[in-house]
Amino acid sequence: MAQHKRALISVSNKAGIVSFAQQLVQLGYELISTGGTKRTLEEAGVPVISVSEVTEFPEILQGRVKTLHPHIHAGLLAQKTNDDHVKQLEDLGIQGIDLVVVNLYPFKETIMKPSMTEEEAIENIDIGGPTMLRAAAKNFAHVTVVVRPDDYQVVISYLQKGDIPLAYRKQLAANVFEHTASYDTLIANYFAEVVKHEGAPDQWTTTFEKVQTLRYGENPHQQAAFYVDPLYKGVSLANATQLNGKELSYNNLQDANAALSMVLDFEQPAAVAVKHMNPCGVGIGDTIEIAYDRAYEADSVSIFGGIVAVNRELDEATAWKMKEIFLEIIIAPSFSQEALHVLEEKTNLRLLQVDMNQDKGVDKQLTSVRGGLLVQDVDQATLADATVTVATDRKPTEQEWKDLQLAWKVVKHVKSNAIVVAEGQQTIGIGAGQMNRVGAAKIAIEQAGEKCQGAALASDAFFPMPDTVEAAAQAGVTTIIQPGGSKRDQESIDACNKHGISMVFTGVRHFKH
Ligand SMILES: NC(=O)c1ncn([C@@H]2O[C@H](COP(=O)(O)O)[C@@H](O)[C@H]2O)c1NC=O
Repeated sequence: MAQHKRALISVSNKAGIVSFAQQLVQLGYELISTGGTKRTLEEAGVPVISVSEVTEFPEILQGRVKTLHPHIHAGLLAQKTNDDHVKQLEDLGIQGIDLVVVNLYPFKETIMKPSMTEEEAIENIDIGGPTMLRAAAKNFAHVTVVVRPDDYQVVISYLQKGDIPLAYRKQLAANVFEHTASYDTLIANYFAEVVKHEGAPDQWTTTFEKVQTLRYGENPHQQAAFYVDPLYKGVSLANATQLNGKELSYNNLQDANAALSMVLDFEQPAAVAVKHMNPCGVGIGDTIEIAYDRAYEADSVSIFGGIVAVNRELDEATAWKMKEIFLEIIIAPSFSQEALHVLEEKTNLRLLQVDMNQDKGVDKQLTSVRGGLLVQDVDQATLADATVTVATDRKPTEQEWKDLQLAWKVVKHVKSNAIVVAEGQQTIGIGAGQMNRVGAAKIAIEQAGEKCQGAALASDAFFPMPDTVEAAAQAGVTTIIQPGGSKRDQESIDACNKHGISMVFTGVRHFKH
């Protein structure tokens, strides 16, 4: 007598399962199921038999063992075209399984809950589910395996037409291995966090989930997408609410991330304008309007087409000023109703509301290299971590010290070799990404022009020779901050003393390549 085709269904996410199961029954399938899934199907009037009936073994250990049985796994792994396999199943009275529908215990959702206990996390590590999924996926030539509820309808459509093509079964198997690898990665990362791995792990396992397919990458001929770390709970563009404007592009996301990272470094009201991943103007002040005025004045040419981030609510007065120029994106923790009203008229302008009260830290920075990955701690060093010493005869004045602090905060975010000149709580010149330090200094100084008189200069790394001090002195800079540590530091110190410049060493380098 010909046997019914058999489908095993065991799902935690029960969305769509009743309708899928009903259609399988109409197509002549016999359903077998685990406890909760069976109850759901029975309540909906779908005929189903329990896995325990098939295995003649009860579900035990509070569900830790339900489907882990040779009667299930032989049914999943047998090759239907292999006479030996077929005979062994017959001899042992095991029926083959044709279709497997499994999704896993919600491990990610569990560990994301603020009140989660370790016991809950452990109990949500699915063992039987991945075992079935992997067995069926390995045997895709003979078994169809469905892990994503989104695929139910396509599977039914194929079955209604006759059978499921091998190529699609292979695709479903690929989905499974992708899913179980990602699931295990979350578990591995959870444990790494719990046991606090010291140093670099031997394998870097990571998983990211796609939030957006981008129109293109850095250039129109490059494909791109935006993925996020599903466990990251800190401040991120991934959690931003877009209140206005066109879809974000790859370059927008990079620049917005740079602006956001920078503005988070300031406690006082701050405005940061970014172009091509570098700041072009940064201002701080008692209000966001003053901070923005300063960021704008810092470089009123480069800000055109730029991205501005502020770290306080954006008010109406500042919104009017921002509206006057072409900006790609404005990022703020919130927008007043009036500010929103003003800016919404520019339909293309992206407005991103980002909750800046969450954890500001990002631990690791990943950079791809050909065929590999570089992993490092994010540069989170601040002046509080630095050993600040005055290397010159003269100490910075109180005003100079304020500008030095601003310049030092900004220079960390500028591509190396980087020089930042600041005065009056705003940047006035930024030299970014030059192949020699004095070249970066010359660019910054030239941009600052007359304003260099009495200004502060920050350098992301030490001066290999006194030429930058000489250029700064000629322009009127009166105070400098840099890591120190060059063999020829003394020459730079002597040059400062000669010109009456105060110079501070931090002992901390801020290279950014
Ligand atoms: N232990 C087992 O043998 C086992 N077999 C299937 N599961 C999981 O149990 C869940 C379904 O359970 P229920 O049908 O009781 O609601 C599915 O997410 C499935 O992946 C198991 N649970 C976890 O390991």
